[in-house]
Amino acid sequence: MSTRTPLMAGNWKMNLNHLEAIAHVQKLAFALADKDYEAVEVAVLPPFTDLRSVQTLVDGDKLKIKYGAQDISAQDSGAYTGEISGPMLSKLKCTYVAIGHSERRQYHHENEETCNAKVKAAYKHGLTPILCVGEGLDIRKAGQQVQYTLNQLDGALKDLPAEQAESIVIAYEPVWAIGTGEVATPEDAQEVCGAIRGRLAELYSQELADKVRIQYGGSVKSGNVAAIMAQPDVDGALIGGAALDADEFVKIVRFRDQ
Ligand SMILES: O=C(CO)COP(=O)(O)O
Repeated sequence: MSTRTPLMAGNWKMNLNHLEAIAHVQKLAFALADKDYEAVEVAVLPPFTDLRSVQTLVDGDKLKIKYGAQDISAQDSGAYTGEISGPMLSKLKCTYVAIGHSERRQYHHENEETCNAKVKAAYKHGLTPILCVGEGLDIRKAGQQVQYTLNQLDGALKDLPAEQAESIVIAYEPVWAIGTGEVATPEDAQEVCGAIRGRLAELYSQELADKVRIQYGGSVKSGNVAAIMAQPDVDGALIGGAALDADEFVKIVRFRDQ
């Protein structure tokens, strides 16, 4: 029986302005009870422009919901127009930061090197990375999903010390399942999540690998979350579309009731 606390994180992507963010987090706060937070860690990843509003709400009302950003600059400060740095995010008391989401890789040409630099920047500033990995459809069709995903993992973790790696969160998000309604089968999710844990054991130790939480992401909904969470190496979900509906997100948090 794993001692890992599941992490249910809503990646809002480029949705919800700061006023909508306040209303949404208030709804979650109203619906979620202490027993939910004891069973599951709950987090939201709003757009940068919402973070101050979310922080004010969470701080002011002592909410147990965690929050974080969807990206981070590898640099601390300077002439990097449009970028947001680790010190800025930690000043806003972010807990998490997503790194290497497939949409960042696709539209912003992020690769293993940039992900590695961003993972290190996150730790430097006290943020916990949610490192996103996962294959596209062509790779899946070729049966190369495990090797491809492990290569992404190796690159992003390069030279990362064990004291840092032990708190990382890995999100396995097969690109073909993101926003498509085509969820991976629980067995598909387990195959790659299990392989990720195996690689962490090789790179570090079994003890470290057993501590790391590995999420599945891609068309997770209240109707499919329980079967995915029943897999031994799946420790949570990174939820896109379904996280924009507060009632649906609460149902996902309560996956054990589904
Ligand atoms: O990309 C995702 C979360 O980061 C998944 O998105 P969907 O849940 O909308 O498929």
